[in-house]
Amino acid sequence: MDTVPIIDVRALVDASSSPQARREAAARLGTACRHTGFFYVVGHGVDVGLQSRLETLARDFFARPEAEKQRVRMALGGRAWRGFFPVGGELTSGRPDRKEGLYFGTELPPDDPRVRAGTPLHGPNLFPREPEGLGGAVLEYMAALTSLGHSLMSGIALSLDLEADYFATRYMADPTVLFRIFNYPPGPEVDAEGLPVWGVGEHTDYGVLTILKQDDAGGLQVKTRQDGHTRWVDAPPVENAFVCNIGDMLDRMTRGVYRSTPHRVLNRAGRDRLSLPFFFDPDWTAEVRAIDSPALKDAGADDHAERWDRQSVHAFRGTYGDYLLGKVGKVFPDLRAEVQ
Ligand SMILES: O=C(O)CCC(=O)C(=O)O
Ligand SMILES: [Fe+2]
Repeated sequence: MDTVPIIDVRALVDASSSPQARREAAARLGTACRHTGFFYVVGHGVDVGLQSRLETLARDFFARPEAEKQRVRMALGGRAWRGFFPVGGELTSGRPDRKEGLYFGTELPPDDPRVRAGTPLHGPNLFPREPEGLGGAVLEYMAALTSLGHSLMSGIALSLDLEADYFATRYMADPTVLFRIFNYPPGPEVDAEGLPVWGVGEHTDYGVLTILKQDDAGGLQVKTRQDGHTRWVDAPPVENAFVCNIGDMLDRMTRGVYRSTPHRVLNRAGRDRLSLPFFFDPDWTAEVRAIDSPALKDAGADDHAERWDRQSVHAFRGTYGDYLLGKVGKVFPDLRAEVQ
């Protein structure tokens, strides 16, 4: 499987579709999850007007002077882990990525019990004042993608011979939603020492499902595996399609049958690249366990020796919140003290 498949998920999104149509769409998702771990979705129903409004507002924000962007810097977001970080401010495997970004999450008021208790990564968003309307568009988009996330998870459940609401009831009644907007500026492909400068270095995502909107610049690459050989393939932009990939928690739940697939970004377009990953993850307090299903009888081996971070997603004990916090300090060393 050397390309990333395109899957029409209309039947999973549309409440009036037949059980047969749902099963067919689910089976396609299942095949993609077993092979590439990456797939495009079309027929997703997310309003095109909302998408382009958000994209225009995001471009407007990143084009502003650094000092203005710094008014919503992450240090001001505190434990909630929200706001702006400049180019080079985020690390992958200890090396700075060539990207800048805005971090958002579920909007919680200061009197929410979790916020009052000082739970890391919970709180209000840190929206820029300008351009006007960016915060509203982000909230609308997160709501639309949360709904799409539930539809896709119903398909993934069906693909594993589980009831459609398996994930919604056990793990994602109150999902951890992290939403980011990244801008990848252009620049030389290698540094002074001849080492590649990645937009994002090789990694897997932490949670269950990532739904990514990318602009037309391209540059996303996916590591595929066939007959024991690995190969990097492009996941180029596809008109009004989202790129989805499974994260470490689904890998863990399926005992490696649905693998979290490594990916990276290299912006070769000669201009800015905008991307908007939406991470649809388990409840903060959920303990993520292996699924008991005949569909998973041929479990994969623990692959930690081959993984980009040499970490096992299967050996970990604790809640999803614990898992995520262990990662935050690695990608934003300055924030470690803040969230732990
Ligand atoms: O920007 C992209 O295309 C991918 C971003 C990504 O992999 C991530 O944020 O986890
Ligand atoms: Fe990623």
